[in-house]
Formats: sequence, structure tokens, C-alpha cells
Amino acid sequence: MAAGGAIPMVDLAPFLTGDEAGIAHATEAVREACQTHGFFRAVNHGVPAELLARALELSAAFFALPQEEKAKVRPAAGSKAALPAGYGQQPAHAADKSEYLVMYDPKLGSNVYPAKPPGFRSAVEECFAKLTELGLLVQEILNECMGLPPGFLRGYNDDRSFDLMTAKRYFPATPEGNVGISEHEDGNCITFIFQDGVGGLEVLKDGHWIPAEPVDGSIVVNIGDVLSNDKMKSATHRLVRKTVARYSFSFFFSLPGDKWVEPLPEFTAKIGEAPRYRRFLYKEYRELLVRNKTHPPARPEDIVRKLTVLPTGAPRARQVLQAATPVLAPVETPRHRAPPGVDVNRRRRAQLPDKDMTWGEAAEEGSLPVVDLAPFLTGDGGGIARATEAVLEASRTHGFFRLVNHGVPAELLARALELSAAFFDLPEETKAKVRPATGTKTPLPPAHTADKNEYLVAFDPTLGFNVYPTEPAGFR
Ligand SMILES: O=C(O)CCC(=O)C(=O)O
Ligand SMILES: [Fe+2]
Repeated sequence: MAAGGAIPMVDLAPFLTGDEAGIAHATEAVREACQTHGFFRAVNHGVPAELLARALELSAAFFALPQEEKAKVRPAAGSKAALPAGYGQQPAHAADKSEYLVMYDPKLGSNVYPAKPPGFRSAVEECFAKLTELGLLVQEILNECMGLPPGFLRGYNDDRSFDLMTAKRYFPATPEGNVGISEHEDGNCITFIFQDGVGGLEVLKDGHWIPAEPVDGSIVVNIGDVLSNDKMKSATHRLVRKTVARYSFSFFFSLPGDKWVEPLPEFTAKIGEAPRYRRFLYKEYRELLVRNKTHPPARPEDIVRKLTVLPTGAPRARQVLQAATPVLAPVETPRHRAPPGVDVNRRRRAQLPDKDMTWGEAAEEGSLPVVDLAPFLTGDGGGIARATEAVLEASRTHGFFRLVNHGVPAELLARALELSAAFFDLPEETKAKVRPATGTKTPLPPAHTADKNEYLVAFDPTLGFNVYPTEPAGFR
């Protein structure tokens, strides 16, 4: 292992030769590296050094092609993936400055490949296959390091369709900046990085940035951990651009997208420790991390990095504060009546305290503030100021308010409610005909959800993908 703070080096040869003593020694080295750095550098990892060098050379040749040529490797039209397979560049306002080619498991058939340079496609496909094997091996090692039952992680992480590989070119640093990738933690299971000789990858340890200096033929391994409840370290790292372009590949050995991920009982309940992360649906978490990069928020402090960390003191303090805040009386508003002859809520009218009351009047008697938007429709300046103040007050005190004179005809609201009731009263078979377009990924809510309702969903009709009931007439 390397001395001082440097990234530890682990020789994986014993796993390939089956040397038992060597395996125990290397496993110990991985355990130590994961606890201290969250990173290590693997040598004798089974991915031929010649392949790594060839893939890097060919990626440099690809990125050197004219922009029009690279743009041909565009992601499939209509791809909804947060990070679609194909060529991409960071948006101009992103802190990160790189261009990249994304690929998934070739077996999924979703990749788009550059036609040039020749041999690039087969090199990246070979890399993907070899790095998948390495991912499976390192996962076994981590299983042992974490003291989990043999084969546990293999069974837990049994879906390889979320694995992805990126080839990247980081642009040379400029006087304006040298950020290649801003500091972050990887949200996947294990990341493998191989790089050219330029350097710039840095790992945060005890408040210091440690360079992961390039070593020919080696692969940098980084664990992205949630499962061990921080027993293993998911280290913060970044890429600092140098004066020349840098080429690297990252292979993200992932977790199953459809799995709810959380710290394992071995690191929480079974040892009496509270989970530090809340459960999350893995694909949603990953989409969020990807969007940080592809659609970065204008303010860096708005980047959500650890969605999953359970709240500590702050949110609890806020809840206490909210509970202690007296609920203020509803804002003073004039009385409102629905337009003559219109009964907005005939079906629920029986619930009104006084049958001659309007819902606006009833609201005033209850606790929800009522805001009259009429001044915005008539352009009455004084009224606008008062209504604005009422919105502000209601937003502070309740977070809810009732709008009246809002410009949506009361008759329309009443009609829509009446017709929806008629729709939901139809026999089950008739309603089932309004089924979502085939191929839609959104499932109906399962019977075991707490919410008990049925619904009809509509999007903007101009998008053209709504499905409408044919009955009752006039509902559409
Ligand atoms: O290119 C590298 O060396 C680092 C890449 C990285 O950290 C990432 O893609 O998450
Ligand atoms: Fe990373």
C-alpha cells in the first residue's frame, strides 16, 4: 500500500490466480482503503493494459473529430433517459467542462456508436464487458469486507441494466477556470476510472485534496456507498483541469434502478444503529445526480448531493418552530357570493353549516383565508395591493388559501365536477377502456397503497397524448 495520504494501491492478482493467502491479504487492503479513503488503485485487475491504452487512444481520436461528425452520434430521438447513450457536452453554464460519450450494456441495444475511428466501437464494448467482470469481482470483495453472508451483494445487486460507461475529454484549463468536475460523491455502487497521463483527479481526505496520480495500467476504484451506513466511505472527489486536455473513462457499476435502497440491517437494526440514509428508489436518486450535471441549477448551493441523508437537527428544529407559531386569524376579506343562479358545489351543499351560505362565506367562518382576485381582473390598483398582501399573509400563516373571483367560471367548475361524478359512476369495464396508451411506464397504484381513490389524468391537450372517456357526453 502507498505511504502517507496517497491513494492506496491494491494488487488483485491473487483473485485471478486463486492464491488463498494473497486473497486474504488483498481483501484486508481493500477493507482498509474503503474505510480510510473510499478510493483505491487496482493493479492486476484482469482488464488488459493494452485494452485500456487502446480505448483511451481511440477516444482521443473520436473527440478530435469535427463537431458535426461527433454530433452525428446523437442520442436516439425521443430518448427520455436522464443521460441518454451517445455524445454530449456539458451545458455552457455548467461548472463542469467536458464532452463525453455515454454507453450502456451493449446487450440492451440502446447504444449509439461513432462510426469513426475504426475499432472504437469494439474497444468500448470490450471495456464494458471486462469492467463488468471486474465490478462483479470487486463486489464479491466488498461483500467479504462488509462481513455480509456469502453472495449477498450478488443477489441484491442482480440487475446490470443500470451500469453505464462514459468516455470523457476534459477541456484544457483556461484563465477563467479549471473545474473539470466539481466536487461530488458518486451515487452508484462501485466506480472504475482509467485515465491518460495528465492527472487532475483529486480525492478529499481529512480536509485535504489528495491527487490520484495516473499510474499506467492501473484502474482507480471508488465506492459509492449507502448500504453500509457509512462504514465504508463514499469519498468526495473532483477533477481539476490541467493546461492540456485529459481523457478518461468511468465505468459505473450500478444498483438496480427499481430497488428501494437503504442501509442494510447488518449496519443498522442488527447493531443498534440508526440509519443515516433514508430509503430511495435508486433510479430516482440517480436521475437527480445526473440532472445536477446535465441541467445544473443556477446557484451551486442548490445542487442536491445527498438527497438520502436523513435530516439531523435542523429540520426537527423547524418543526418545533412551526408548531409553536400561533395560527393567525384568517385575513379580512369582503364577503363573496357565487354569480346569481350558479351553485358551485351542489353535490356537497348539504355539508354547509347554513344552506343559504356560499362556500366563500363558509370558508371565512372556518380557518382558511379567502383571497378575492377580482381586482386583478378589473385592474383596481388599491384592491390589487390588498389582495397581494392577503396572499402573502395566507402563505405565511396557512400555506393554503381559497381563491374567489379567479376568472375560472363557477359554472365550469360545477359542470366538470358533475360530469366527473357521472364518469366515475360508470361500470368498471367502461372506465377501463380509457386505459393509458400501451407502452406507458406509469403503473396504476397497487392495491396496498394507503391512498384509496380512482382518477383520470390529463395533460395539456395540445400535446396530443391524452386518452378521453367517450361518456358522459360533454366531459371531454
Ligand atoms: O474522469 C475522472 O477521472 C473522474 C470522473 C468522475 O468522478 C465521475 O465521472 O463521476
Ligand atoms: Fe465521480
